[in-house]
Amino acid sequence: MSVKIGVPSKGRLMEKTFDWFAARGIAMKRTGAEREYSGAVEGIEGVDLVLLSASEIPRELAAGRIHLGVTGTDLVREKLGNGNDLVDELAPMGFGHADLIVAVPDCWVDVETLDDLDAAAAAFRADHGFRLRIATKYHRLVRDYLRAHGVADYQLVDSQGATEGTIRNGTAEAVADITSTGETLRANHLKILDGEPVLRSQATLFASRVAPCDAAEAAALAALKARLA
Ligand SMILES: Nc1ncnc2c1ncn2[C@@H]1O[C@H](COP(=O)(O)OP(=O)(O)OP(=O)(O)O)[C@@H](O)[C@H]1O
Ligand SMILES: O=P(O)(O)OC[C@H]1O[C@H](OP(=O)(O)OP(=O)(O)O)[C@H](O)[C@@H]1O
Repeated sequence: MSVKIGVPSKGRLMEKTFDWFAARGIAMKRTGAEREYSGAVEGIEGVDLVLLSASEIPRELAAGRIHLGVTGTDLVREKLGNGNDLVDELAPMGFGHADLIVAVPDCWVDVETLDDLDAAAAAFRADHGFRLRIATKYHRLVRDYLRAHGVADYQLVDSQGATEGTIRNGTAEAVADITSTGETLRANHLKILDGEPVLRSQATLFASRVAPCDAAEAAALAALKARLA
């Protein structure tokens, strides 16, 4: 059998991942038809490419169905938890940088910090009879962060995309999402709360601690790790 390496199947992370491996003498490419999710690895023996959604790579690593995987640290920490014992971080890859932040409407002039948000959330509940809604797909990370900063009177509402639009749509009062250039926040008249972000993320090469390895796979994995060191 072969070592399986999971790589994002499209977009910014896929191209930069291919470039990162190419710079280390390992050629990855998509094969087959344009929309076909098949790929190949050249330049090293016994390694198979598995093209996956970036958000599914943590689960595949944790299930031991892939030996290595490239995805954002945000997705691994959200899906597997901080300090989990299912994966090792082998190498930060220097791209895919994004901060997970909490943002509120620009026009909330009295809300600049998490303490302000806590006060606004208590006032919101008293006024409206329900808790201030924060839209996010990062439930675990945002809940832990807000708890650690003493923000209590809120509820998370799930948003799997176009999160910055939820306020205009009337389904949330605040958002917690990834930002890199800040353009999406600006375009939607949102401001980031002061202080450290929930998380600073970048694309990272992870290794599964639980993927079974026969002798051939162990040798291929050792050769691959040596090449990447
Ligand atoms: N604007 C951005 N700039 C840089 N990195 C980003 C940005 N948005 C998301 N990312 C990062 O890209 C990674 C993949 O996120 P994304 O949400 O696009 O994946 P996904 O939901 O798995 O995509 P799909 O399921 O459509 O394949 C995450 O680690 C995230 O931090
Ligand atoms: O700070 P910026 O450079 O503007 O990037 C931030 C945006 O990028 C991501 O969305 P994506 O493009 O993946 O679409 P999505 O909203 O459907 O997840 C993220 O969820 C933000 O919406």
